[in-house]
Amino acid sequence: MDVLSPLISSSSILVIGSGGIGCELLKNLAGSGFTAVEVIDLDTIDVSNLNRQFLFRGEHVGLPKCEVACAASRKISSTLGHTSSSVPGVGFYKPHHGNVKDNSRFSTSFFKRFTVVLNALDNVSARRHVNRLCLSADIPLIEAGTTGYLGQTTVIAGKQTECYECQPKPTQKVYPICTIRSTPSMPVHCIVWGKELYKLMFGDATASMLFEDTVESDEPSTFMEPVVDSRLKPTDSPSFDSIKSYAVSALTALYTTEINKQLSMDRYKGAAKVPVAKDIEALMVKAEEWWKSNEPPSTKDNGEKIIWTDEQCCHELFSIIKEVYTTSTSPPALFTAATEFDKDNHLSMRFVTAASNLRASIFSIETSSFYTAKGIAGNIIPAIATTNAIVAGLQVLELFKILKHGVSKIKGVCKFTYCLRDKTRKGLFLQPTSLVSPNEKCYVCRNARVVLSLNTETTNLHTMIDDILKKKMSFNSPILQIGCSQIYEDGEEEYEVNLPKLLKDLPAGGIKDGTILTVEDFEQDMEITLEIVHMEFDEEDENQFIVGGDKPKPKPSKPSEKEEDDVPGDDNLGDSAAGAADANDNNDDDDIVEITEEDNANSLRTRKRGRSEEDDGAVAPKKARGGGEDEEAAIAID
Ligand SMILES: Nc1ncnc2c1ncn2[C@@H]1O[C@H](COP(=O)(O)OP(=O)(O)OP(=O)(O)O)[C@@H](O)[C@H]1O
Ligand SMILES: [Zn+2]
Repeated sequence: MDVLSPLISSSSILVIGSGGIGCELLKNLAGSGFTAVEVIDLDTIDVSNLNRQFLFRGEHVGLPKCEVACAASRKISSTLGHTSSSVPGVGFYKPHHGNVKDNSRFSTSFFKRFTVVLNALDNVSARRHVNRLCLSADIPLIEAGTTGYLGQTTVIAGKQTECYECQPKPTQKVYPICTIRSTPSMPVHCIVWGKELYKLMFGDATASMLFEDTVESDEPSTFMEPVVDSRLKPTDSPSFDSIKSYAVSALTALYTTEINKQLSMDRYKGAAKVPVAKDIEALMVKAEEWWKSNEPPSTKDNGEKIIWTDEQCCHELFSIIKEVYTTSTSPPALFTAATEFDKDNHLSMRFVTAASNLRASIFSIETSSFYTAKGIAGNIIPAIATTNAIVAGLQVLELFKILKHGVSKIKGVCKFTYCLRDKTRKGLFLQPTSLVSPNEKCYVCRNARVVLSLNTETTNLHTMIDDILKKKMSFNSPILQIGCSQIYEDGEEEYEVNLPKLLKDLPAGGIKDGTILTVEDFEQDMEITLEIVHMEFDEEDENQFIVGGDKPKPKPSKPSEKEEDDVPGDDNLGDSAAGAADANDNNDDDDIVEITEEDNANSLRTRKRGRSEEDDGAVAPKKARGGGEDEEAAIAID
């Protein structure tokens, strides 16, 4: 520690995220004597954080996490006799309540004030952004993530090691629309449907994948008129009877008429289990009895782990519809994009549990308790405090190595360490492996040219900017140039006229097969070259573009028609591109419905292995990476 003490005093540390890992990390930093520490976090403290984010107490609920975490860290630090920062210009556990992507506050020059950045984040999108800023500021980044019992810690140093985006990220689970809309076979399919129904009933209906344009569609579903067109006006303070009449007709359309229509069309001929429509009126009789006797069924509080009956689901759905139309505050803004499903919003989760269970029961699919449904809907893998503590401890050990040996030695001395659930052959739970060199094909750290394949005749600039450049490639504020002509700059009104245009019709010759584009983002200090390949996709293809990889070979002709009720175990987006990573925040895609992967541990490395639906998203260590398996008996500091 003697060698380290002066190095600790002269170092400035930026911690991003003060949740599960962040609290552990800050406690370690304060206890180790670091004083020049600043913390960014956008969130406020929730009751559910208290079991593991131990710097927070009940009285802190609702306060910004970073402020409370910094105050607690200052207290720990003061027990070691520290009362201020030892590095001029850097705060003494100074909180920054905000989004790390907010460039007006956290630009490259903000990052440059720090010796090392430590990530304690929970999503890929923010991690990518920090990766880019650290590369731009030329500061080492110590990454960490956990998923239940599994965790990983690694160090990223521009030019020496792989960056966070050198390898593609694991794909999200994607479910074909037809599975969700017509042929569910697993609880998750019904839960995804329930989330989409929530949007259709209370949010921006057109954004729901259950939405159909009744004028344009040849054969619209029977529920559009009763569910969407007949939505009540909350401002009219609808009566109990009108709410009931809306609820009965909407639910009847969804659970009776539409199912019977599909049955009459022989849609389920040959299916192992033919769906059986519900009799909503009959189910409502029981619901009404409960209201009249003022004896609600135990669907709340201690009922979270029980499975609701059809009658209870129906009662719940009607109660929620009534609540939505009669309570001005929940949800906040009816019929707008703001009314999004949120697993932590009790009302929307009750809705999804009830709606999905009624549907599951129709298709003879196992029904779920509120608790289980919440887990599936939010794809929650319970956080394990011990794993957070272990990876945060490893992060600080890596930090010590960097301070002791210097940034130039990172690749040689630092490790990528897996925290495992089962012992390795040598009986270890922690498995360190060597850091590997950057992937030469990485467009983020190696500036490699990226091939983008898409249909230039049917895709417009808006889709390219939003779905590809922002969501898929994580640009914050892209500027697009064809040759020397600028055709788009984020936030600049003069380029908005280009947004609805098809790529081929854009100025400067348009974007066509072979066009070379430059994409620049000053906020991330990135500039890449995109090589366009015109490619036609099938309408039902889950993805209408491919980012990265080599130039695609022509598509083989399509095999026999895909079975309608084909259930994919784990579809992927076909993204094998080096340096291309999946956007984990694009769960509003028009064509596909995605369950956002819990992207902590598995976000650091891609594993090519068979996964089943039961997989918890955890990753097993790769046997051979770079120099091969490199199992050590201990995590040494030097
Ligand atoms: N873009 C971002 N900018 C700043 N902070 C972020 C950003 N994205 C995530 N965070 C923060 O990273 C922390 C991650 O911590 P953690 O995984 O424990 O999340 P949590 O939301 O507290 O827990 P859980 O997801 O289990 O409820 C959170 O406090 C979150 O606010
Ligand atoms: Zn890279």
